Formats: sequence, structure tokens, C-alpha cells
Amino acid sequence: MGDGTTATSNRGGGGNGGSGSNKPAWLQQYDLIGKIGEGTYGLVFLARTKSPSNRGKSIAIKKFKQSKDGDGVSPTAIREIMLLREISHENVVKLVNVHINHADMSLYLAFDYAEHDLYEIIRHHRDKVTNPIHPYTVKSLLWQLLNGLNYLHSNWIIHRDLKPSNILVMGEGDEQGVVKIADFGLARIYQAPLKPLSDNGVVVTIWYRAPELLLGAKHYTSAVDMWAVGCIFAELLTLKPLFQGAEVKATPNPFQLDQLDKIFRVLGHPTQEKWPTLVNLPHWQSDVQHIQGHKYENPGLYSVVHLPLKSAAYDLLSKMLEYDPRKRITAAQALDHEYFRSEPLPGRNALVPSQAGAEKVMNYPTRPVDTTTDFEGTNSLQTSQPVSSGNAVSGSMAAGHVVPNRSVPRPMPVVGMQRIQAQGMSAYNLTSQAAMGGGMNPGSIPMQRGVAAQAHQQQMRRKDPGMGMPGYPPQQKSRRF
Ligand SMILES: Nc1ncnc2c1ncn2[C@@H]1O[C@H](COP(=O)(O)OP(=O)(O)OP(=O)(O)O)[C@@H](O)[C@H]1O
Repeated sequence: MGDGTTATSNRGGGGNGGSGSNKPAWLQQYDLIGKIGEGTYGLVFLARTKSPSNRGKSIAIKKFKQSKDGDGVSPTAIREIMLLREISHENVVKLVNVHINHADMSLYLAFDYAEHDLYEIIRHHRDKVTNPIHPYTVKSLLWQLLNGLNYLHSNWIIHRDLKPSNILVMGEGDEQGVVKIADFGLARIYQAPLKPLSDNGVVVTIWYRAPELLLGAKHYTSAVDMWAVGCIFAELLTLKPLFQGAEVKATPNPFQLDQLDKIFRVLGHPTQEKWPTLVNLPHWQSDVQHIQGHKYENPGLYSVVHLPLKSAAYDLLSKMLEYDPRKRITAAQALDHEYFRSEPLPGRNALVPSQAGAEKVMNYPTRPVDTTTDFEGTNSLQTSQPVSSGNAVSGSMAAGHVVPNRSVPRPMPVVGMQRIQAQGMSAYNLTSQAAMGGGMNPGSIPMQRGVAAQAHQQQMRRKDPGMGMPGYPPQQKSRRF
């Protein structure tokens, strides 16, 4: 894999990451600390590298769940690898290693570890310190998020599942306060003409889901990510999810009445005048039935987010939450917005709010680590500690070993996808080294050639030689990092 990233595989041993004797060879390069999270597609663990050159470096290892029948590795996982191996940007999380266990066909991706994420930062301000996030921090987080997203969109990648827990922030060290976009399990490379959604399901988490998706749009664009960024921007300002709809889980139908209702209550009902293609959307008729009869007293977005109507922040936010996806602001346009040219200027370390006379680093809590859970999800890593049974991380276990459940809705399941069979995966492994550096595409993803090269060039173009940092607004030269 490029940039020193390697792919390894293990033909013997099980997936046991504990201190047992059957610890696979690849795992011996890490000290496994414990479990830090669980998403729809896998478990995430904290580990530390043992190699003398990099001793003690924190790594996040994501183990992908096996399909129920254990018949191979999901296309989601393959897609994530194929995508991540090609991309390199300061504001996108770095994949440092890929491991495949042939014994049980499990797949492990090792990423650079980030101590914080926006979900925890928002929660900390809302529940612990009960004060708003500093305007400099909000602006710096948003600028970096847009910078990473602009890179992805310029390379034909739509994230599709942006939400606070997927936006990581680096803790202490050289990259302190740098934003990293994570979780590309649901991302897909797209090329014109845009691929229809219908065979894959809709996968943007409901609170951050764009209205065109909720109304059943068959095609989606990078504008779905910009809607999510708007929702996240508002949440950074108010510490509350902007549109907190209740998901109807029983159906693959993208029409989520409560979520649309929550949006319309704040932004008013979309009109054909403002969004001409609205009437062509499959669920517009459901909307006529269920919602159009309802009168929405539009309180105005600015009053919900407590921003002056004439402020640059409000102007940018309202452009991100434009109903018509074709009129919604793009990441590149947003980076050029006046909001980022006015004080406080955004900076690389989002956790150092600049205040007259004093620079104080925000001390957010470190991630809770469940040290009783190993890669199997059930065993004890440290026999001196209590061993949990069943799913050890259910949010209700003994304090100190628990990663709390997050009350964030999950993406809708991806439906109708074939699994890559174990045999197919073996073929992938046989050529894994070549594949990691070449153009292999086992998931038949419409992949643009030379993405990494283009991305690199683009990054170089944005590089400000004076700052030694890619893409930061020139005004920031006055800021000390
Ligand atoms: N590189 C990383 N460093 C540190 N923590 C990470 C890293 N990647 C993911 N995490 C954390 O691990 C947890 C689980 O992440 P994951 O992406 O698997 O699921 P999710 O985003 O919470 O949910 P879903 O997968 O359903 O979208 C989250 O708290 C996330 O912030």
C-alpha cells in the first residue's frame, strides 16, 4: 500500500486478540488495549504499536463484522479498503494497515487514532461544562471538515454518513486539534452519470439526512454531505441536534415522516418555486397526503440557532440547508465564504481558542476504553479484571470498563448487495500486495483511475509554502500554531 501502508494476512491461528497462545502474527506488532466503540459495520479497538521506531503510538483497529452465515467479507469492507488506500489528506483519517485473518475471514483495518470526536465534544459542552463551544473552535472545526470534504468531493467521493461521531479530532501531539473525517464504510466513489441509489438503500443517518433522500430521490450528489455539514454546524452552535426525528425502522422506505416534519417546522415547507424538481421526487405524493395539509409556523432558522439574521455564520448555514440540492452551497464555495474571513480566523489546532492574553487548550475527556473486551468481543484481555459475559459493551456494565451506548440513530441497512465469498476473498488475498498498490476492484466499484495522484496534485496546489500546511486560508498567517 502506498505511503508505507501495508496489507498483511494470516493463514494460521484464530482471530483472538487477547494474550492467548494463538495470537495471530500480525497482531503481535500491537498491544491491544481494549474496545472503544461499536458501529453498524464493526467494532473499534485501541491498540499501541510495539515496533521500536514507533513504540507506543496509538492506533484504532476496526474489526468488520462477519455476515450472519460467516461466508465472507462484506462488499462494504472491501469498498472501504479500496477507497481508503487511495486517499491522503490532512483532514481525512489515515489508514495505516490492513490485516486479513484467513482462518475466519475477518478483516481488520488499522487507522491513526484520534482521541476525540465531535459527538463527545458536543456532549461534553452540553452535559458537563454547560457552556457553548468557543466560536474559534466551531469555526476551525467547520473549516477543516469542509477542507477534508472538498478533497473527497473533488475526487468523486461522497461520504453519505457524516455525523458527529464520524468527525474525529486529534488529541495531544503534533496534530493536536486537527479534524479527521472517518468511517468510509458507506462511502462510494461515483462518476457521472450518477449511480441510482435503489439497489443499495439509502444510507445517510436520519438526523443528518438530506430532504431529497427523505423524499426518495433516486440519484444523490455530494450535496447530501453539505446538508449533513449544515446540521453539524448548527449542532456545534446550539449543542443540540437540529432535526431530531424519530426513525421508522421497520421499512426500507426512505420516506421518514417525522424527520421531514422536524425539518419543515424549522425551515418551513419547501415550495416548487424554490425547488422546481420537488414534484418529481417519488415521495412527494406521500408528502401531499401526510404533511402538506399541515400548516407550519416557520420560526426561522436564525432563531433556532440563535444567530443574528445578518451574520456571516447565519448566511453560510442557511446556504448549507438550502432545500434544492442544486442550489446548496458546495464545500469549495463554503471554504471561500465570508464567515471564514472574519474574526476569529480559523486555525489548525481547533482546541486552542485564542483569547486575548491567554491560550488555553480545551481539555476534553479521553475516550473510555473497555479493557475487558478483545477482538472476539467477549473475552477478557486482562485476567485480573472482571470478565464480562455476552456483549460486554452494552452500556450498562460496571463503571470503568464500559463504552456507553450512543443514542444516535443508525444508518438504514444496505440492502440487496451480494457478499464476496470466502473463495473470492482468497483470490483477493493472493494478489493482496499488488492489489493494494494497483487498481484491483473486487467490489466492481466504478473507480476513477489515478485518484491518489490527482488528490496529491490537488493538495500540492493548495499548499501554502509559507505555512507548511496544505490548504489553510492565507489570513491565518497571523495565527500561531
Ligand atoms: N481512528 C479512530 N480513532 C479513534 N476513534 C475512532 C476512530 N475511528 C472510529 N472511532 C470511534 O469508534 C466509534 C465507533 O466508530 P464507527 O465508525 O465504527 O461507528 P459509528 O460512526 O459510531 O456508527 P456507524 O458505524 O453506525 O455509523 C466511534 O466513537 C468513533 O468516534
